Amino acid sequence: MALDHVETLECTLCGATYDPDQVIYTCPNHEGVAGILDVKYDYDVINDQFDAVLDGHISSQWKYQAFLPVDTSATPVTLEEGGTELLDAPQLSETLGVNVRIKNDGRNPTGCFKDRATSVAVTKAQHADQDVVTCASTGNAAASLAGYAARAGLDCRIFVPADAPEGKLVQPRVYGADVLAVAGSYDEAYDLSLAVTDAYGWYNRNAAINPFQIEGKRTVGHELAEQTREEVPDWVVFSMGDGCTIAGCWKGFQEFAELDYVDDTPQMLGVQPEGASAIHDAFHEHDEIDDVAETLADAVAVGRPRNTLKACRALEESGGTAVTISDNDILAAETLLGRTEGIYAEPAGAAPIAGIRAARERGIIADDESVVAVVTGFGLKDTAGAKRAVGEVTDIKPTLDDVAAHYGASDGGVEQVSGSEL
Ligand SMILES: Cc1ncc(COP(=O)(O)O)c(C=O)c1O
Ligand SMILES: N[C@@H](CCOP(=O)(O)O)C(=O)O
Repeated sequence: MALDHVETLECTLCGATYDPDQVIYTCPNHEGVAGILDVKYDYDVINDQFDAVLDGHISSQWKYQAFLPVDTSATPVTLEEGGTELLDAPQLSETLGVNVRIKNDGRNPTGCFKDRATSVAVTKAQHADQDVVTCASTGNAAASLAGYAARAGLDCRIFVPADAPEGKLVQPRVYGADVLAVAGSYDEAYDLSLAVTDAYGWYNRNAAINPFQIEGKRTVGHELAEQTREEVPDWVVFSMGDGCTIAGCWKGFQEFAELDYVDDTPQMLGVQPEGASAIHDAFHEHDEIDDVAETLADAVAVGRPRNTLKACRALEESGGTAVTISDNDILAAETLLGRTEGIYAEPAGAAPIAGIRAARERGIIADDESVVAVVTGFGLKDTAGAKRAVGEVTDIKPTLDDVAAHYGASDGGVEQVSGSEL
């Protein structure tokens, strides 16, 4: 196996190191707290191997294969994830009073950012001759793992809270996975997936313990560095659940800066719902950190995030910060994004837009700064949430009279509410 570019797995708590060419999750030196492992690379080897041109043409995240912790000579399990566009957002920018661009990661193969990590996980599982892959999930990681397991011909068995949005319970089953709907929270499903991993040896994808997950997620940082080389944004904004995603982006962007592929780095802004704000609270050193997780943004309904440390480090090292927003702010952001820019995000994917608004109001993001919001999930994953924002459809009979009556004008009414008036 060509893994010469991966030096070691290092515990983020005690610095102990482990051979990267084995199936290992957290550092065994710690009781009651997860010693999350960090993948350390030999950048001289990577630099020698990486011959791609950073010209903004990115067909998938595997453009950065030299940076990924897999056998660089082998074919990965891929559905062409990553390589998502970075869009200007002129109407949204006008509404928020600051220059915003959107990295639309809801366009990944299963409709979610998770595919970046899953592609790496399933490739690792295949190389380690594992037959069964598992994870706990609020729904997106589940669908993602199920899709890639199908692609690789692996068995997929996943644990999802029973009250997950309907679409998220159906999608993995279409990909052929066993979905076990747990009568409990995501946190409880997560504990169960760990117990199952210990008991049966199934390969666990969960980013909170699988050290290779964050490595796939960091390709969004590589892509953003490549896409913004001429104009690095002042801020990159993510919603946070377990905290792995924002940490991954920071790791990727920062290593491209350290390699001088890009001159500057952005500040990271992490956004959490008021009802599930553990990373925000830890970052701001609140005396008490609540482990409740009550929010309509189910994908970030996490009471006990497992990557708080890495997320807080990303916020701190980048000079960034964290804000909270209400569920109503999230719903307003979902329709604002849709109506101004034609981008349909699930609640957790739209939360960064609400976060930008909050950060503007609190004087964190200034008028003359530039912002990239990463939309992490596609809206059709959770239509029930969005329905609360848009209400019911109008029922009519199939007659022109009903159309005219609806618009209150016999010419069909030309004056309609435009997105910018929202
Ligand atoms: C759509 C979406 N956005 C954001 C997140 C937050 O990512 P993380 O848990 O890595 O902080 C998740 C999943 O966790 C997600 O599914
Ligand atoms: N909310 C996430 C949680 C698990 O994803 P991970 O990538 O952090 O392991 C989900 O989509 O299930």
